[in-house]
Amino acid sequence: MSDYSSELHIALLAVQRAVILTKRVFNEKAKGTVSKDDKSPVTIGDFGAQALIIKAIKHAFPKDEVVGEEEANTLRENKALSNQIWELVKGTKLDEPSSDAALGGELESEEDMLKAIDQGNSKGGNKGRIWALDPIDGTKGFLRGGQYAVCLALMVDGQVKVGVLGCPNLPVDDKEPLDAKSGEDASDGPGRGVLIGAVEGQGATSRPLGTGTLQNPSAISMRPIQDLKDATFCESVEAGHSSHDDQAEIAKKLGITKPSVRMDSQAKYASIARGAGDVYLRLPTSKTYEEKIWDHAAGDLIVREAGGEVTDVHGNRLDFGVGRTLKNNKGVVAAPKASHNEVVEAVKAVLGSKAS
Ligand SMILES: Nc1ncnc2c1ncn2[C@@H]1O[C@H](COP(=O)(O)O)[C@@H](OP(=O)(O)O)[C@H]1O
Ligand SMILES: [Mg+2]
Repeated sequence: MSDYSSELHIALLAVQRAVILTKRVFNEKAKGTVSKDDKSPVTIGDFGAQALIIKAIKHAFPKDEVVGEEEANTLRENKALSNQIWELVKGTKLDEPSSDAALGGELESEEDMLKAIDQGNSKGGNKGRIWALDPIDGTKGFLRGGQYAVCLALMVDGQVKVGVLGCPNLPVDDKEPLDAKSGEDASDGPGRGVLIGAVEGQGATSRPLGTGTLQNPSAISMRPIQDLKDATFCESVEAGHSSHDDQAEIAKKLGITKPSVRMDSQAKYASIARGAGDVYLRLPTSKTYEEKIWDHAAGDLIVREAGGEVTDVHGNRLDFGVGRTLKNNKGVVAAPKASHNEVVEAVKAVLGSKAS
């Protein structure tokens, strides 16, 4: 039986390398939005980070498939854009040569970069080894200088076995509690950048996000919470991704008085897993939207390995084995194990028939 140590190692390094690129994109103000769709913007960093991570996975585990958020069609139709991304990608490497070599080194050409992006086209499913990749989760947060995450998870036969979240704008300090400002502009703040990882059955860890050899990990766990009325709740910044009104009603039902913490991306999962917050709610805003597996796979395992439970709004575990989306689930409820049931009951009472 695999202990997934080499998968975790490669995933941590690949995410670290991709963050070098996303930070460059941000700092060089090359973050221009690519897609016309204002609701789900895509930046040049999304494409570049996806290429770098898929290159690393295919080098280390050639037979594995990848479900990646992006595809290269737009770039094949827009040579100038493709070239702009290649100029950023080609110089991006870890500053420690043996770590970079473990990821297969640099992509060799612009065409290789496009091919790597397109290798994220797996249909998903419940057979074999499939990685779920979100190169920049929380693109809107990224563009604002707020929270975003580079997210990578390995699923085997539909079960998440390894999860990694690179959160460049979260504090290094696991115990720095969230407050109303945690989701706001935090780019280039001192003491920021954390890399969270988990392997099924082996717990979750955090370490400072570096640029070369991996730094030493510390075990993380959710905060023991005696009474839910003292809980800190996290939710999306975007009301279109999760209903703020329903969330406020649920918080009230549980006696919570603290305002919710709004932040983009799976930084919410990372934050509750290390005890900086307690509960993450994602409440459906439409009957038709299907959550994407790359928005949840890593966070789901990390929270469960840190002593939490993660389900949908009906209390069912998230089913990652049914394709590129979580079509069997609605919304997300993540909370410490001992309180999870109480939160789900409050969610059910408030959503009632709205969640079916
Ligand atoms: N109507 C909707 N409901 C829920 N999630 C949505 C949504 N439209 C887009 N999203 C997803 O929400 C993600 C961001 O989550 P959050 O709100 O927690 O920051 C987006 O990821 P990207 O930023 O990678 O596109 C996108 O996949
Ligand atoms: Mg995403």
